[in-house]
Amino acid sequence: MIAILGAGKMGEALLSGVLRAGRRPAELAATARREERAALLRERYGIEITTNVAAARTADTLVLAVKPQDMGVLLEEIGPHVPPGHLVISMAAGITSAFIEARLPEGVPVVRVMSNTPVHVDEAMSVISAGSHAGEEHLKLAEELLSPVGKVLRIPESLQDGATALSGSGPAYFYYLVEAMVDAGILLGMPRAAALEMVVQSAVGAAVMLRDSGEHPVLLREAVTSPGGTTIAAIRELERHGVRAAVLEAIEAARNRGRELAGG
Ligand SMILES: NC(=O)C1=CN([C@@H]2O[C@H](COP(=O)(O)OP(=O)(O)OC[C@H]3O[C@@H](n4cnc5c(N)ncnc54)[C@H](OP(=O)(O)O)[C@@H]3O)[C@@H](O)[C@H]2O)C=CC1
Ligand SMILES: O=C(O)[C@@H]1CCC=N1
Repeated sequence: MIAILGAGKMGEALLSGVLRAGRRPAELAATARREERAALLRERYGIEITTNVAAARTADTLVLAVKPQDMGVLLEEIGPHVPPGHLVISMAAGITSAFIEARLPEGVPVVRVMSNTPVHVDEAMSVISAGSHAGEEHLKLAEELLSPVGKVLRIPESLQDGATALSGSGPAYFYYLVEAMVDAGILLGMPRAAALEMVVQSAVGAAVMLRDSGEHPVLLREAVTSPGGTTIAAIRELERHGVRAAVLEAIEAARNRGRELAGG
Protein backbone atom coordinates (compact mmCIF):
# COMPACT_ATOMS: atom_id res chain seq x y z
CA MET A 1 0.00 0.00 0.00
CA ILE A 2 1.04 3.60 -0.72
CA ALA A 3 0.04 6.26 1.81
CA ILE A 4 0.24 9.98 1.15
CA LEU A 5 0.73 11.86 4.39
CA GLY A 6 -0.61 15.40 4.18
CA ALA A 7 -2.61 15.21 0.96
CA GLY A 8 -2.80 18.90 0.07
CA LYS A 9 -2.21 20.36 -3.41
CA MET A 10 0.77 18.20 -4.39
CA GLY A 11 -0.33 15.11 -2.45
CA GLU A 12 -3.77 15.17 -4.00
CA ALA A 13 -2.35 15.78 -7.49
CA LEU A 14 -0.10 12.73 -7.08
CA LEU A 15 -2.95 10.70 -5.66
CA SER A 16 -5.23 11.45 -8.60
CA GLY A 17 -2.39 10.80 -11.07
CA VAL A 18 -1.61 7.43 -9.53
CA LEU A 19 -5.31 6.49 -9.74
CA ARG A 20 -5.46 7.68 -13.38
CA ALA A 21 -2.47 5.44 -14.05
CA GLY A 22 -4.54 2.44 -13.00
CA ARG A 23 -3.80 1.77 -9.34
CA ARG A 24 -6.86 0.65 -7.40
CA PRO A 25 -8.21 2.89 -4.62
CA ALA A 26 -7.70 -0.06 -2.22
CA GLU A 27 -3.92 0.19 -2.80
CA LEU A 28 -3.86 3.82 -1.61
CA ALA A 29 -4.44 5.72 1.60
CA ALA A 30 -4.00 9.34 2.60
CA THR A 31 -4.01 11.51 5.69
CA ALA A 32 -5.21 15.06 6.30
CA ARG A 33 -5.02 17.47 9.21
CA ARG A 34 -8.66 18.62 9.02
CA GLU A 35 -11.76 16.45 8.97
CA GLU A 36 -13.38 18.42 6.13
CA ARG A 37 -10.31 17.82 3.98
CA ALA A 38 -10.39 14.11 4.89
CA ALA A 39 -14.10 13.90 3.94
CA LEU A 40 -13.45 15.59 0.60
CA LEU A 41 -10.59 13.22 -0.30
CA ARG A 42 -12.64 10.19 0.76
CA GLU A 43 -15.57 11.30 -1.34
CA ARG A 44 -13.53 12.36 -4.37
CA TYR A 45 -11.25 9.29 -4.62
CA GLY A 46 -12.90 6.51 -2.61
CA ILE A 47 -9.66 5.83 -0.76
CA GLU A 48 -9.06 5.15 2.91
CA ILE A 49 -8.30 8.28 4.92
CA THR A 50 -6.44 7.26 7.99
CA THR A 51 -4.17 8.63 10.72
CA ASN A 52 -0.49 9.33 10.22
CA VAL A 53 0.52 6.65 12.71
CA ALA A 54 -1.76 3.96 11.20
CA ALA A 55 -0.43 4.80 7.73
CA ALA A 56 3.17 4.71 8.96
CA ARG A 57 2.64 1.24 10.45
CA THR A 58 0.95 -0.34 7.45
CA ALA A 59 1.91 1.32 4.16
CA ASP A 60 5.10 -0.04 2.58
CA THR A 61 5.56 3.28 0.74
CA LEU A 62 4.98 6.48 2.68
CA VAL A 63 4.88 9.72 0.72
CA LEU A 64 5.45 12.78 2.91
CA ALA A 65 3.66 15.71 1.24
CA VAL A 66 3.38 18.28 4.04
CA LYS A 67 4.99 21.73 3.90
CA PRO A 68 8.66 21.79 4.92
CA GLN A 69 7.70 23.74 8.05
CA ASP A 70 5.37 20.86 9.12
CA MET A 71 7.85 18.08 8.47
CA GLY A 72 9.47 18.07 11.93
CA VAL A 73 6.13 17.60 13.71
CA LEU A 74 5.00 14.89 11.27
CA LEU A 75 8.26 12.95 11.62
CA GLU A 76 8.11 13.20 15.40
CA GLU A 77 4.64 11.65 15.25
CA ILE A 78 5.35 8.82 12.81
CA GLY A 79 9.08 8.21 13.36
CA PRO A 80 8.85 5.42 15.94
CA HIS A 81 6.17 3.58 13.94
CA VAL A 82 7.86 3.23 10.55
CA PRO A 83 9.04 -0.38 10.16
CA PRO A 84 12.55 -0.87 8.77
CA GLY A 85 12.38 -1.85 5.11
CA HIS A 86 9.44 0.40 4.34
CA LEU A 87 10.19 3.20 1.91
CA VAL A 88 9.78 6.88 2.80
CA ILE A 89 9.49 9.34 -0.09
CA SER A 90 9.63 13.06 0.70
CA MET A 91 8.21 15.68 -1.63
CA ALA A 92 9.17 18.66 0.53
CA ALA A 93 11.34 21.53 -0.64
CA GLY A 94 14.57 22.01 1.28
CA ILE A 95 14.23 19.06 3.66
CA THR A 96 17.25 16.78 3.32
CA SER A 97 17.16 13.02 3.43
CA ALA A 98 19.55 13.25 6.42
CA PHE A 99 16.97 15.37 8.31
CA ILE A 100 14.36 12.66 7.68
CA GLU A 101 16.68 9.71 8.38
CA ALA A 102 17.64 11.21 11.75
CA ARG A 103 13.96 11.08 12.80
CA LEU A 104 13.27 7.51 11.61
CA PRO A 105 14.47 4.14 12.87
CA GLU A 106 18.00 3.28 11.73
CA GLY A 107 18.18 2.00 8.17
CA VAL A 108 14.79 3.15 6.81
CA PRO A 109 15.33 4.04 3.14
CA VAL A 110 14.46 7.61 2.14
CA VAL A 111 14.09 8.98 -1.39
CA ARG A 112 13.89 12.75 -1.81
CA VAL A 113 11.71 14.02 -4.63
CA MET A 114 11.06 17.43 -6.14
CA SER A 115 8.11 17.43 -8.48
CA ASN A 116 5.93 20.25 -9.81
CA THR A 117 2.25 21.07 -10.29
CA PRO A 118 1.95 19.77 -13.88
CA VAL A 119 1.49 16.45 -12.07
CA HIS A 120 -2.16 17.46 -12.63
CA VAL A 121 -1.84 16.88 -16.38
CA ASP A 122 0.72 14.05 -16.31
CA GLU A 123 3.46 16.49 -17.44
CA ALA A 124 5.37 16.84 -14.18
CA MET A 125 9.13 17.12 -13.93
CA SER A 126 10.17 15.04 -10.94
CA VAL A 127 13.78 14.77 -9.82
CA ILE A 128 14.74 12.09 -7.32
CA SER A 129 17.74 11.37 -5.09
CA ALA A 130 18.57 8.45 -2.85
CA GLY A 131 19.19 9.03 0.84
CA SER A 132 21.98 7.10 2.54
CA HIS A 133 19.98 3.88 3.06
CA ALA A 134 18.15 3.90 -0.30
CA GLY A 135 19.37 1.77 -3.18
CA GLU A 136 18.43 0.95 -6.75
CA GLU A 137 15.21 -0.86 -5.78
CA HIS A 138 13.97 2.18 -3.86
CA LEU A 139 14.77 4.59 -6.70
CA LYS A 140 12.91 2.21 -9.05
CA LEU A 141 9.87 2.26 -6.74
CA ALA A 142 9.91 6.07 -6.72
CA GLU A 143 10.21 6.07 -10.52
CA GLU A 144 7.26 3.66 -10.82
CA LEU A 145 5.19 5.97 -8.66
CA LEU A 146 6.14 9.18 -10.48
CA SER A 147 6.61 8.20 -14.13
CA PRO A 148 2.85 7.94 -14.86
CA VAL A 149 2.53 11.65 -14.00
CA GLY A 150 5.50 12.96 -16.02
CA LYS A 151 9.24 12.75 -16.51
CA VAL A 152 11.56 11.48 -13.79
CA LEU A 153 15.28 12.26 -13.56
CA ARG A 154 17.80 11.00 -11.01
CA ILE A 155 20.13 13.68 -9.62
CA PRO A 156 22.61 13.88 -6.73
CA GLU A 157 20.96 15.23 -3.62
CA SER A 158 23.40 18.15 -3.63
CA LEU A 159 21.48 19.49 -6.67
CA GLN A 160 18.00 19.13 -5.13
CA ASP A 161 17.71 22.73 -3.90
CA GLY A 162 18.75 23.92 -7.36
CA ALA A 163 16.18 21.64 -9.00
CA THR A 164 13.52 22.95 -6.62
CA ALA A 165 14.35 26.47 -7.79
CA LEU A 166 14.43 25.49 -11.48
CA SER A 167 11.67 22.94 -12.09
CA GLY A 168 9.79 22.79 -8.75
CA SER A 169 9.04 26.51 -8.91
CA GLY A 170 9.49 26.62 -12.71
CA PRO A 171 5.79 26.63 -13.66
CA ALA A 172 5.30 29.78 -11.55
CA TYR A 173 7.87 31.69 -13.62
CA PHE A 174 6.09 30.79 -16.86
CA TYR A 175 2.71 31.82 -15.41
CA TYR A 176 4.29 35.10 -14.28
CA LEU A 177 5.60 35.75 -17.79
CA VAL A 178 2.19 34.94 -19.26
CA GLU A 179 0.56 37.42 -16.84
CA ALA A 180 3.04 40.12 -17.84
CA MET A 181 2.51 39.45 -21.55
CA VAL A 182 -1.26 39.61 -21.14
CA ASP A 183 -0.80 42.99 -19.42
CA ALA A 184 1.22 44.09 -22.43
CA GLY A 185 -1.70 43.09 -24.65
CA ILE A 186 -3.99 45.23 -22.48
CA LEU A 187 -1.54 48.13 -22.84
CA LEU A 188 -1.78 47.73 -26.61
CA GLY A 189 -5.56 47.91 -26.43
CA MET A 190 -6.50 44.24 -26.75
CA PRO A 191 -9.49 42.73 -24.98
CA ARG A 192 -8.20 40.67 -22.03
CA ALA A 193 -9.69 37.37 -23.24
CA ALA A 194 -8.14 37.76 -26.69
CA ALA A 195 -4.76 38.68 -25.20
CA LEU A 196 -4.90 35.64 -22.94
CA GLU A 197 -5.76 33.32 -25.81
CA MET A 198 -2.90 34.68 -27.95
CA VAL A 199 -0.36 34.39 -25.17
CA VAL A 200 -1.42 30.95 -23.93
CA GLN A 201 -1.44 29.44 -27.41
CA SER A 202 1.97 31.00 -28.12
CA ALA A 203 3.25 29.46 -24.87
CA VAL A 204 1.81 26.03 -25.74
CA GLY A 205 3.22 26.17 -29.28
CA ALA A 206 6.64 27.25 -28.02
CA ALA A 207 6.62 24.53 -25.33
CA VAL A 208 5.73 21.77 -27.80
CA MET A 209 8.45 22.98 -30.22
CA LEU A 210 10.98 23.07 -27.39
CA ARG A 211 10.09 19.53 -26.42
CA ASP A 212 9.58 17.92 -29.82
CA SER A 213 11.79 19.69 -32.39
CA GLY A 214 15.11 18.71 -30.87
CA GLU A 215 16.32 22.28 -31.59
CA HIS A 216 18.23 24.33 -29.06
CA PRO A 217 16.15 27.24 -27.61
CA VAL A 218 18.67 29.74 -29.02
CA LEU A 219 18.01 28.47 -32.58
CA LEU A 220 14.25 28.50 -32.03
CA ARG A 221 14.46 32.12 -30.86
CA GLU A 222 16.74 33.12 -33.73
CA ALA A 223 14.19 31.69 -36.18
CA VAL A 224 11.61 34.14 -34.80
CA THR A 225 14.00 37.11 -34.78
CA SER A 226 14.06 38.70 -38.24
CA PRO A 227 16.84 41.17 -39.19
CA GLY A 228 15.59 44.70 -38.52
CA GLY A 229 12.25 43.26 -37.44
CA THR A 230 9.88 43.39 -34.50
CA THR A 231 11.25 40.65 -32.23
CA ILE A 232 14.73 42.15 -31.99
CA ALA A 233 13.16 45.46 -30.89
CA ALA A 234 11.58 43.59 -27.97
CA ILE A 235 14.74 41.60 -27.19
CA ARG A 236 16.75 44.84 -26.99
CA GLU A 237 14.37 46.10 -24.28
CA LEU A 238 14.54 42.78 -22.37
CA GLU A 239 18.35 43.01 -22.44
CA ARG A 240 18.32 46.70 -21.49
CA HIS A 241 16.20 45.86 -18.43
CA GLY A 242 18.51 43.02 -17.41
CA VAL A 243 15.84 40.32 -17.65
CA ARG A 244 18.40 37.53 -18.12
CA ALA A 245 20.35 38.66 -15.04
CA ALA A 246 17.07 38.93 -13.12
CA VAL A 247 16.20 35.33 -14.02
CA LEU A 248 19.64 34.13 -12.87
CA GLU A 249 19.33 35.97 -9.58
CA ALA A 250 15.70 34.97 -9.03
CA ILE A 251 16.45 31.27 -9.42
CA GLU A 252 19.53 31.55 -7.23
CA ALA A 253 17.36 33.24 -4.57
CA ALA A 254 14.88 30.35 -4.78
CA ARG A 255 17.75 27.87 -4.36
CA ASN A 256 19.00 29.80 -1.31
CA ARG A 257 15.52 29.87 0.22
CA GLY A 258 15.37 26.07 -0.17
CA ARG A 259 18.61 25.82 1.80
CA GLU A 260 17.12 28.00 4.54
CA LEU A 261 14.01 25.79 4.76
CA ALA A 262 16.27 22.87 5.65
CA GLY A 263 17.18 24.75 8.82
CA GLY A 264 13.50 24.94 9.86
N1 LIG B 1 3.00 23.61 -4.59
C1 LIG B 1 4.01 23.30 -5.39
O1 LIG B 1 4.11 23.77 -6.54
C2 LIG B 1 5.06 22.35 -4.96
C3 LIG B 1 5.18 21.92 -3.65
N2 LIG B 1 6.16 21.07 -3.29
C4 LIG B 1 6.30 20.58 -1.93
O2 LIG B 1 5.19 19.75 -1.66
C5 LIG B 1 4.84 19.86 -0.31
C6 LIG B 1 3.35 20.17 -0.19
O3 LIG B 1 3.09 21.41 -0.79
P1 LIG B 1 1.60 21.82 -1.17
O4 LIG B 1 0.88 20.61 -1.63
O5 LIG B 1 1.73 23.01 -2.03
O6 LIG B 1 1.07 22.25 0.29
P2 LIG B 1 -0.38 22.10 0.91
O7 LIG B 1 -0.42 22.99 2.11
O8 LIG B 1 -1.42 22.24 -0.16
O9 LIG B 1 -0.42 20.58 1.40
C7 LIG B 1 0.07 20.10 2.60
C8 LIG B 1 -1.07 19.41 3.32
O10 LIG B 1 -0.56 18.75 4.46
C9 LIG B 1 -1.51 18.90 5.50
N3 LIG B 1 -0.81 18.66 6.77
C10 LIG B 1 0.06 19.44 7.43
N4 LIG B 1 0.50 18.84 8.53
C11 LIG B 1 -0.12 17.64 8.57
C12 LIG B 1 -0.07 16.56 9.47
N5 LIG B 1 0.70 16.59 10.56
N6 LIG B 1 -0.83 15.48 9.22
C13 LIG B 1 -1.61 15.41 8.11
N7 LIG B 1 -1.71 16.41 7.22
C14 LIG B 1 -0.95 17.50 7.45
C15 LIG B 1 -2.00 20.31 5.33
O11 LIG B 1 -3.19 20.49 6.04
P3 LIG B 1 -3.95 21.92 6.06
O12 LIG B 1 -4.84 21.86 4.82
O13 LIG B 1 -4.70 21.89 7.34
O14 LIG B 1 -2.90 22.97 5.98
C16 LIG B 1 -2.15 20.39 3.82
O15 LIG B 1 -3.41 19.90 3.39
C17 LIG B 1 5.71 20.94 0.30
O16 LIG B 1 6.68 20.34 1.10
C18 LIG B 1 6.30 21.67 -0.87
O17 LIG B 1 7.61 22.10 -0.59
C19 LIG B 1 6.99 20.54 -4.23
C20 LIG B 1 6.90 20.89 -5.53
C21 LIG B 1 5.96 21.85 -6.01
O1 LIG C 1 7.33 27.55 -3.30
C1 LIG C 1 7.62 26.48 -2.74
O2 LIG C 1 8.22 26.49 -1.66
C2 LIG C 1 7.24 25.18 -3.37
C3 LIG C 1 8.44 24.33 -3.64
C4 LIG C 1 8.59 24.29 -5.13
C5 LIG C 1 7.40 24.93 -5.62
N1 LIG C 1 6.66 25.38 -4.67
